[in-house]
Order: sequence, then structure tokens, then C-alpha cells
Amino acid sequence: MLEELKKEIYEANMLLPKYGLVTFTWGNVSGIDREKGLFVIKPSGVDYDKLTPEDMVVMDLDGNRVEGEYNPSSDTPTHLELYKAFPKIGGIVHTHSAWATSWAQAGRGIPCYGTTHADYMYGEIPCARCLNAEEINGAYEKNTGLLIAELFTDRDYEAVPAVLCKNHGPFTWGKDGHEAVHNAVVLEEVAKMAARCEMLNPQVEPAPQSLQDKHYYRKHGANAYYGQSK
Ligand SMILES: O=C(CO)[C@@H](O)[C@@H](O)COP(=O)(O)O
Repeated sequence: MLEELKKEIYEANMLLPKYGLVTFTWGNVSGIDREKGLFVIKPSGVDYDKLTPEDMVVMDLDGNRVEGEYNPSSDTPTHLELYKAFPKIGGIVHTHSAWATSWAQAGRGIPCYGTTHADYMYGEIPCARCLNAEEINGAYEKNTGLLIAELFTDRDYEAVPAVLCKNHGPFTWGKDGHEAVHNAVVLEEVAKMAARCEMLNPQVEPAPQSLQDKHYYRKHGANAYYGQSK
């Protein structure tokens, strides 16, 4: 079942160690088949150098394992809530990449300090609050997904395909698993640059709005004249 999607999501998962976004097994990629209402995700705790396409776990949108020998990633309920909340996405990534996670642990969104950021994501990359004790002791991973979804009720999840979760780490998404990984790489680079930028100039301000708009909208939206339009 879903052999092609399993291969694609296996390959997307293998990009995480390639791009230095995971240590040990601290991360996962999933991808969804919207027509079938099923998604494929990395199994929990399986080393990347032992992972095969057959190891990918197939889940339904009620959280049932439909196929797979291993348990799905412990982050599966978060992925599931994001698929429900963001109907246009096809892939999700979670990592503990060091720079993005540092911002998350600090509880800070990443301001847009330059055109590298603005070329890919519009405005600040937000940081969701830490869950409270009741939320943590309850359906923790599901509540993480619900909290992210709530944070994006007044934000455009296509224009900002990334979030930081306080005391935890980043999630990114995209039209498929590969685009979600691409956005995770961009997020990590932007997080690194922004942290160094503040170290060099603690008084730094976000880039002028006109510059942010120029760089974002020349690649995205109806008037894009360069790169891919969403
Ligand atoms: O967030 C965490 C741990 O804090 C998890 O994403 C990480 O350990 C990966 O877990 P899985 O191996 O996908 O179950």
C-alpha cells in the first residue's frame, strides 16, 4: 500500500541527516495521500542508517496504524493535527536542529532580519507557547498540533511554513515531504543567521517592510515574476 509515497517519504527522511538537521533519531518526516486519507511517517526510534522504505508506517487520519511493523514516530499525533488544520500541505518535518531549537527553547520567534528569510517566509517565524501541565499530561503530542493550528488561525500557513514550539523545537511543512525538508533547511539557516545577527548588533531591527515585501512577493503569489508561485 502507498509504495511510492513510502519511498518518497523514506528519501525525504534520509535528507535530514544529509543536511545535518538531526542528531541520532531526533526528527521525522511524513507525507500524506489526501485522496486515500492516509499518511506515511518515519517509525519511532529507528536509526537513519538502518531505515528502509518498507519501514515507513502508514497511518489513517483517526490515528490508527494501517500498515507497518514498527510504531510510528512519537510525534505522529502532532503531524495528524497539522494535516487536519492545514488542508493544502502534503508533507511535515520535525527536527531538533540546533539553531532553530535554540530560538524555540528561548521562547522567541525569529524576526525577519534580511532577504534570505524574506525570500522564503513572510515575516516573523512564530514561537508557540509552552503547553501547560494539563496539556502536557494529557494528549501531549495532539495538543502540540492543536496549539500550532490555533497559532495559525490568524496567520497564513503557506506564507510561513514553519513554527517553533517553546521548550521543544521546530516543525515545518510544504506541498510534499521534500518541500517540507527544504523549508526545514531554510529555517535552520535563517535561525543561525538571525542569532549571529543579534550577537553582532543587539539593537538590530527587522528588515524594512518594503524590502521584506519585495523579496517575498517577487517569488510568491499572483504577481510573482521569479521562482515558483503558490
Ligand atoms: O521531540 C522528540 C523528542 O523530544 C522526538 O521528535 C524525537 O525524539 C523523535 O522521536 P521519534 O523517534 O520520531 O519517536
